[in-house]
Amino acid sequence: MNEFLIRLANLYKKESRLIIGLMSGTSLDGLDIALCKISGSGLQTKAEILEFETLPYTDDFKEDVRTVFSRRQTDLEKVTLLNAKIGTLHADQINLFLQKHHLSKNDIDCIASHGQTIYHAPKRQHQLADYPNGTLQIGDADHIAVRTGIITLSDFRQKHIAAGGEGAPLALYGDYILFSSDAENRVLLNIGGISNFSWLPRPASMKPVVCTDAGPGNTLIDALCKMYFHTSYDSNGDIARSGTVNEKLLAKMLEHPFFMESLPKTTGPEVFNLSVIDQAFDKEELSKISKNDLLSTATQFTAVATANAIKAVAGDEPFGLYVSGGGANNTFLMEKISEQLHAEARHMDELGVAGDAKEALLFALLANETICGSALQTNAGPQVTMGKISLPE
Ligand SMILES: Nc1ncnc2c1ncn2[C@@H]1O[C@H](COP(=O)(O)OP(=O)(O)OP(=O)(O)O)[C@@H](O)[C@H]1O
Ligand SMILES: CC(=O)N[C@H]1[C@@H]2OC[C@@H](O2)[C@@H](O)[C@@H]1O[C@H](C)C(=O)O
Repeated sequence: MNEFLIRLANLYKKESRLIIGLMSGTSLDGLDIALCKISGSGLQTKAEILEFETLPYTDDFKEDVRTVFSRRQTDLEKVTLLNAKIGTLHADQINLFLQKHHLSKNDIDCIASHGQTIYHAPKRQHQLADYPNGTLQIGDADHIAVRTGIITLSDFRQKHIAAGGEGAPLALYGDYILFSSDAENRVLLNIGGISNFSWLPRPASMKPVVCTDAGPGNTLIDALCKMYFHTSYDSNGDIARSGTVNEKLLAKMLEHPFFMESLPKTTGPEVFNLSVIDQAFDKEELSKISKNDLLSTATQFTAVATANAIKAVAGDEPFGLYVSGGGANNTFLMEKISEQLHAEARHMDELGVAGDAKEALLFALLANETICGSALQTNAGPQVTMGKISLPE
């Protein structure tokens, strides 16, 4: 019998498992690699991040991926080639990571690979009656398994869709396991390219957990930075802080149909890109707004949209607000979100998990559930095991 099948079948018996979680998000900034030590499963899960790194992508690689990323029309040959190329690149980065940390492939129980989302199309968005929710992550895991010699789980989102979800946000499961608290209601907010949050009411309240995308995270901010300021992001929010919000443009942007949809819901850069600004104001009106004011308005747009979605779920209940993702470093954005919610935005690190590593950890947790044969029991979202399994041989 294939030795990896035997190993896979026995993994659930181990006291703890070493799982490498991989996340490559919508900001396309790099590959997050988290080496996680996980024991137990379900609500008995204990997880620790032993090592974490973000390996930045080269500019050439980013440009290459952008030729297909969130584009309705694209070169299908490029998609096909990138599927294999991203798989091999991620595998090579894991091999380097292992070397650097003096680990061998035999030390690792499995890899949990998110892949690179290149298109996200929930039904609400595509509105084609005969088609289901759809999402596509590439970076084939057979390449990862074969090149690293490690069992690899991947493509977690399809099962979620098959079981009635939109394929996202999957943060629900990990957030619920790790961060539910008897002491306080919690909002776990992640601000990457897109912002999403989990509402975790105190279990004693018996209220349902909710996990949803809120709308834009850094997508518009980053796009404006690239277009007008020759930088890939607004470090600490300094540029936005130097401008003034254009209230009329902001109000128009907030009329976007996504905000009228009921929760939970998902979105992506297919929707939240610079077209949101172009649709809100015509060229002449836009030409009167300074670049700094435009960035300030886009930052406030992110803050208000995110806060509105949280308010819609939390109502008048008090809660602890814990923020992760690259946007947590944008101090101006954090101030604006705190202002909107009348709640202090704390860094997720306060809960003992490095915020930058959270999403990579989430996928390691999903793989751990699948290996242990359990489907997470939350009171929201499909309750299914997720992830396809690739064997090295
Ligand atoms: N010091 C900083 N100041 C301001 N913004 C920052 C800073 N560091 C990172 N960011 C922002 O965070 C973004 C990256 O965030 P992150 O890595 O969480 O996104 P992602 O995982 O790719 O996205 P998603 O969660 O939507 O898939 C950058 O593109 C940038 O906009
Ligand atoms: C389709 C897709 O890749 N969605 C991402 C994206 O990035 C943030 C937000 O949009 C979230 O819904 C999701 O990722 C996180 C990890 C999730 O599934 O929870």
